Amino acid sequence: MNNCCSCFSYLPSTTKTTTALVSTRNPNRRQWKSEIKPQTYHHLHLFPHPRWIHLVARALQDATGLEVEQIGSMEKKEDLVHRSEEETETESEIEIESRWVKKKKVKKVLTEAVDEDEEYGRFKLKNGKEIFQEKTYLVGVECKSNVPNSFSIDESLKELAQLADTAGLIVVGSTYQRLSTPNPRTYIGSGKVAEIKTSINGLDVETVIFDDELSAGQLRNLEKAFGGSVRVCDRTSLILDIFNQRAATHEASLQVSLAQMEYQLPRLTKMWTHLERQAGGQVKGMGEKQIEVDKRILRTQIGILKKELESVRLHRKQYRNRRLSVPVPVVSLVGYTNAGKSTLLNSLTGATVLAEDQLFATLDPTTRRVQVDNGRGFLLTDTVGFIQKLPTTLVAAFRATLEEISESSLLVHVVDISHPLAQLQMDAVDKVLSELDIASIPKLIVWNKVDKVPNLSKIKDEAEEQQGVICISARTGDGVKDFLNAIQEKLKDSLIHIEALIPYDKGELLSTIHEVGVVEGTEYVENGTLVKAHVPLPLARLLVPLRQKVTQDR
Ligand SMILES: Nc1nc2c(ncn2[C@@H]2O[C@H](COP(=O)(O)OP(=O)(O)OP(=O)(O)O)[C@@H](O)[C@H]2O)c(=O)[nH]1
Ligand SMILES: [Mg+2]
Repeated sequence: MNNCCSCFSYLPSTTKTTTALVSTRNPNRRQWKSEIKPQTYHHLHLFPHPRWIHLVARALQDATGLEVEQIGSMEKKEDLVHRSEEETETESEIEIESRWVKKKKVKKVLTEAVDEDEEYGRFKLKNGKEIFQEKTYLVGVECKSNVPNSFSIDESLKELAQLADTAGLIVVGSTYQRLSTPNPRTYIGSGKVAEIKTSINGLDVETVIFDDELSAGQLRNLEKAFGGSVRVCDRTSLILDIFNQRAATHEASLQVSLAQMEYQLPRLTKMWTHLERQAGGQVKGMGEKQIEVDKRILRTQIGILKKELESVRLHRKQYRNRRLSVPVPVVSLVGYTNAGKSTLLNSLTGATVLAEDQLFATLDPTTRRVQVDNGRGFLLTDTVGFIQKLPTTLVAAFRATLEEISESSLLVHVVDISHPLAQLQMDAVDKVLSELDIASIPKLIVWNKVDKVPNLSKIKDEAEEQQGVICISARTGDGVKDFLNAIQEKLKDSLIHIEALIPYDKGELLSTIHEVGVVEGTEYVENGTLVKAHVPLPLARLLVPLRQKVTQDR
C-alpha cells in the first residue's frame, strides 16, 4: 500500500481522487509480491477522468514498477475480484473504477483508450509532459474588506487565466462576485453557484478554478453543487500543478511533492463516500475509516519526503559552503514571476536558463559567475519568481531559493516596468521578502523591459526621482552597463576597507583582491605589494594576518 501511495507524488493536487484497484500478481516483481499479498487489490487515488487514464497508468508504472497492461472500468467490485481469481498469476492488471466512466463494460487496451478519445487533439506536450487541455472556468470573489491598493478582481482573474494557460488548460469563461465575506459553505453565494452551474453546463466545462484557497468543505460542497462531474480546484493547487509540471531537478520534485501532500492532507475528507453508496449503505462508515488510513499513509509519506529533502539540502549546503569559502560576493535576482530575471542572468553570464513568457519558468536557483570588464566579479543567482496570494506553505517549500537569498550580499529586485501592474507586483514581492527576515541585505531595484514601454523618458525621469533605481532591458542590453556599475557601488557598501602587505610569493591573493574587491591603490615595497582596497568579509578575514603586518611595518 505504501508503494501505491507514492503515486500521490506524481499526481497534481487538483486531482479529484477516486478508487482504483490494483492487483499485484506479477511474478517478475518479487519485491512487490513480498510486501503485498498476491491476488489482493489495493486502493489508489487516481485521476477519475477517462481521458486521463493513460496518464494515470504512466504514473502508476513510474511509482510502482508495475507493468500496466490493461486499464478500464469495472461493473461491480465483486465481479472484479471474481475475475481476478480466474486469471493467471503471470498477469499484472490495473482496474480503475470511475464514476466518470459512463459505458459500463469498458475494458480497453491503453493505446485504444487514447486513440478512441474523440478529443485526442486536446492532449498537448508541455515541458516534456503530456497534458490534457481541460476546458476551464474561473471564479473570483471581491471581498469588500480587500486591502486598498491590492490587485483588483479583474486583474487577479486575468493573472489566474495566465496561470491556467501555463498549466495547459483552456479558459472558456470567468465570473466573480462581490461579497462582504466569503460563504463558509460554498465560498460564493447559492445564487452564484446556480448561475455558474448553468454556464459550465452550457460550455461543457471540466474544471472550475477559484482564485482563492478553498477549504476541504467548500471544495466538496461546490463539487456536489456543480453536479459531481466537474473538478473544482483553487489557485494554490493550480500553482502546485504548474510547479509539478516544471520541477526539473530531484530537489524541486521533492519540494513540490511535499507541498502537494501538505495541501492534500487537510482536504482528504469524505472522498470515499462513493464506496458507501456503491455498497448500498451496508458498510456505513467505511469512507471515514479509509480516510483515516489514507491520512496515516500520507503523513508517513510526508515524513519520508522530509527526510529525503533534508539529506538533499545537506548536500547542497556543503556545496554552498565550499562556494562561500571562495570570497566572491553573491548577488541574488528576486522579483515577480515573468519579470525577466532569467533573461538577465542569461545575458550577463551566457547561461542557458529557461526564460519564456510564462509564469514560473524557473523553479531551481541557478548561480553563475559574472566577470566585469575591470576585473571585479560576483556570483549571480536566479531564483523562483513570486506572485500575489502566494501561500506561505509554498514559500516554505522553496527553502532552497530562500536559503540562497538569505545568504546573498545583495538582492536585485527585478521589476517588469512595462507591466500595467508593475507597482502592485513590486508590493507583492516586498511582502514576500518582508516575511523572510532579510531586511539587513542591501537591495537594488531594477526596472526591466524598458524597450517595451511607450514613454521611456517619463519612466527614466521617475526612476531618477526614486534614486537608485536602474532602467534596463535584459533583451536589448540597454542600461546593463549602468546596472553592473550600480552593483559594484552597492557591493562596495558591503565591503570592508583593508590595507594589507601581500608578499610577492602570494601573487594569487593579490589577483583575488583585484577580482572581487575594489582596489584603491597599490604600492610595490621591499617585502611585497602594499594594497588599499574594499573587499568582501570572507576575504577580509583571510587577510587578517597580512593586515596586522601592515600595522607593524608602519
Ligand atoms: N521586451 C522584453 N522582454 C523581456 C525582457 N526581459 C525578459 N523578457 C521576456 O519576458 C519573459 C519572461 O522572462 P524570464 O526571464 O523567463 O522571466 P523570469 O523573471 O525569469 O520569470 P520566472 O522564472 O517565471 O519567475 C520572456 O519572454 C523574456 O523574453 C526585456 O528586457 N524586454
Ligand atoms: Mg526565470
